[in-house]
Amino acid sequence: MSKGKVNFCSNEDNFQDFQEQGPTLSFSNLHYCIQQTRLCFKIGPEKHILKDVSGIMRPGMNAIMGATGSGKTSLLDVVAGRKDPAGLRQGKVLVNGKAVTSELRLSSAYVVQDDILMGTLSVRENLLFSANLRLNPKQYSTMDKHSKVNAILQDLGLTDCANTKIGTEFIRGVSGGERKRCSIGMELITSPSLLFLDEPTTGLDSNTANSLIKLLHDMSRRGKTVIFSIHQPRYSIFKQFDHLTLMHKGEVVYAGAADHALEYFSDLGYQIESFNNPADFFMDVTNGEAKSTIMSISADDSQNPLASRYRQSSLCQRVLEELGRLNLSSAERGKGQDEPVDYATSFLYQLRVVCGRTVRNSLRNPQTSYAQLALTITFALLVGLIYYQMPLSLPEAIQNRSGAFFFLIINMVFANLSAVELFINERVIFIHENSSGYYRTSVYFLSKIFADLIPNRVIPIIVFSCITYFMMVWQEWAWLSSSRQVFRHLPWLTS
Ligand SMILES: Nc1ncnc2c1ncn2[C@@H]1O[C@H](COP(=O)(O)OP(=O)(O)OP(=O)(O)O)[C@@H](O)[C@H]1O
Repeated sequence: MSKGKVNFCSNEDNFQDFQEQGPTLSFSNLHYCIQQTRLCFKIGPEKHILKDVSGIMRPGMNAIMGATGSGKTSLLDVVAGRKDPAGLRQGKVLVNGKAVTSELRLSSAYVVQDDILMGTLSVRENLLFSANLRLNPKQYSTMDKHSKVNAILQDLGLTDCANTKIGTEFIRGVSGGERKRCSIGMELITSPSLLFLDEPTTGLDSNTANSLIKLLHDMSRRGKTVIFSIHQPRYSIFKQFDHLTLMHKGEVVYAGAADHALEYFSDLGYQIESFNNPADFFMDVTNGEAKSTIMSISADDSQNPLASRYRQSSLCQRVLEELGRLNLSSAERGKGQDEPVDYATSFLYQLRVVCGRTVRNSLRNPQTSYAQLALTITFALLVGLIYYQMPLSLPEAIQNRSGAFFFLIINMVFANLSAVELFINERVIFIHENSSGYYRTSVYFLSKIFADLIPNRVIPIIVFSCITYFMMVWQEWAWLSSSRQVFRHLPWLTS
């Protein structure tokens, strides 16, 4: 381990530097279950995703490692308050000894595994969107927001691609590493002291991953509590961790100082081969591929002997004692009230910013609008030709008009069904931004109606109606006008 590094967690005296700055997150006895449902009916038994998970994460680099499906993301989501609380059967999460409320949730930042960014906007525009919505306009002027965005672009090394679009299926945009850094930048806008990241290095090459972790490490040294899940870190990345939580099948098999983990497992009879990466070795231990000289574990063991050993260890006992103290003091302070979320910006301001983004997105991604307009015109011409110049004599007049109405209504209904797709496509972006406190739910839906549904759905229908009407009944209109009958039908015109 690097020499000058602050030894974390197992030795309480050594993290005093951080303790005074960033928050300490503690969680005890977490049991999280998922119940599969189909058409509102429960299917099968509940699935236990987290079983009796406890720990303390202090300012610094807190890594959560484990094989795929071991529960890393679930743990991160539960402690960040992003998981459905209905699934939490038992347990408590505290930040600085206080219950996690909506306010605490919004003052922290969460970077999800899949980068959720608006592809038609540039890196700078995405960051500015976050700044506009998450910084209080009374405290930050437009100039301040621009300077903050510039500072983040600088810090994250994004200055060169600041004006490059993120990219969509149609537009080639920034690289994977730049996308990831932009996602992190979106969250750094509020200068959060508690940062959660779900697998920030996934999909990045080892050098980019290393520089990203270095960046997080630097931030943690400025007093932030960085908590992240990670897969197979290389050694240069692993040695930047302060605290390590190792998960296996939803249980903790080790939680403590990262540089103490090798010693812990060697006490359990596991020996690391020379030149092996400790992170790979821990994976081998949890998967049952590394053999212990004193414990017998097989990969398909239904019990989790490593988790049981951890629970009996002095390391775990110390954590539980400290959690007991924290829980006691939080009980004395009373239950944290989950008050309604206080947004940084007003309803109208949010509506303006979100509508602006929606319009910009539609203008920069006009392919679907063009395709829809072309389809509308073609279908209108076809219907117009079928019912061209409908007769005025009975009974054909009524029969033809009924048929035409059928086609018109069917077209309007089916053309608008695609509006549902709008919400499906942007579902993840909406969930992420809404739960991160960017804007109110009503703002998103109203912005969609004003800036997307009205121009993209209503205008094609008006075009369709005009074409079909004049093709179907133009002669009727001409007859009414020529015989001046129209004035008799509309007496207010002549009055
Ligand atoms: N909503 C859900 N419905 C059903 N099962 C779920 C759900 N969420 C998580 N799980 C299950 O819980 C377990 C843990 O999932 P989780 O995503 O936390 O694992 P992970 O360690 O983050 O995996 P990965 O590294 O592959 O992302 C998995 O077996 C997963 O299938």
